[in-house]
Amino acid sequence: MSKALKPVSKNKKKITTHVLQEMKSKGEKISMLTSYDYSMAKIVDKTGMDVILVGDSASNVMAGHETTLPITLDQMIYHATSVVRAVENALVVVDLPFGTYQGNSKTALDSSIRIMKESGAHAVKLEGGKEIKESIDRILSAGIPVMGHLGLTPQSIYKFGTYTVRAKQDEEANRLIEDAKMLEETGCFGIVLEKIPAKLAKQVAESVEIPVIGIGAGNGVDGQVLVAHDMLGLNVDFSPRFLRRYNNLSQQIEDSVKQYINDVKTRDFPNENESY
Ligand SMILES: Nc1nc(=O)c2c([nH]1)NC[C@@H]1CN(c3ccc(C(=O)N[C@@H](CCC(=O)O)C(=O)O)cc3)CN21
Ligand SMILES: CC(C)C(=O)C(=O)O
Repeated sequence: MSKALKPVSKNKKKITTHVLQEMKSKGEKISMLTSYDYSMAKIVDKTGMDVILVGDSASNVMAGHETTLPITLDQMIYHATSVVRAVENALVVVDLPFGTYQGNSKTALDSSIRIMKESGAHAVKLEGGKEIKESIDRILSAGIPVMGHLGLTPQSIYKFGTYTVRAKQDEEANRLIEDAKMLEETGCFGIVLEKIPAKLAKQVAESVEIPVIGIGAGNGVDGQVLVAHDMLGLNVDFSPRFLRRYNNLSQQIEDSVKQYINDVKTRDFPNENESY
């Protein structure tokens, strides 16, 4: 048996965007992890996780697509609705999927309102900088909290061509810093920075007041986010440098399922106690 970790207080307060802001002010790091379904979200929320992200990585992890582009708004709402049913304390942030916010701020507002109204989530996240400013303005004008996402923005993978580190050159780095400041001034409550040099990410976190959450962005930011299936070892074929694996659940599931097959084949299961 592994040693039990100190339990998180049962009456832990609800995390709001204001709580996250306070955490940054106090220098307390913010923990964020994905969930796409009720059962996982229930476990993750109970741990005391600060933010649960219903990421469009559901397109890869749940549906098996190669990219995040195919997942639809209806599918994101289905995932978000299931997660919200399970969550008591964490702030639930939902990704606006590709094609539901770019280019038309009214579409962006309509998509965000559908997510908030139909799922009961607390905030939306979208990828990009000044090119989507009008959309962000309009979503915020409806009172919907918005989280930005800069650096490696997977919905633009066909523009980038690879999932390699972004903003290594000064020009892209300077643009990223400007975009981060713009997101703050526009009124976003936080920013995700994905796969950029640690030094640049630290500089961004220090130049804005709002929390900056990193994935592959080093230790100088205000919090970290990972995909739950990756860090639990459910997703064995994905092992980027930034990922730390805390378990090997795919192996454990495989072993358990094989044992079940064996018990069926050998007539060991069910036994008398398991029968009526
Ligand atoms: N399961 C999962 N986890 C994620 O973190 C994730 C998704 N899906 N889907 C959406 C985006 C895509 N992300 C990705 C995708 C690929 C790499 C990757 O392959 N990185 C490699 C090498 C890439 C290269 O240099 O060309 C690495 O070692 O970091 C990283 C992040 C992060 N997001
Ligand atoms: C990788 C995280 C930040 C994300 O955006 C997702 O899960 O879709």
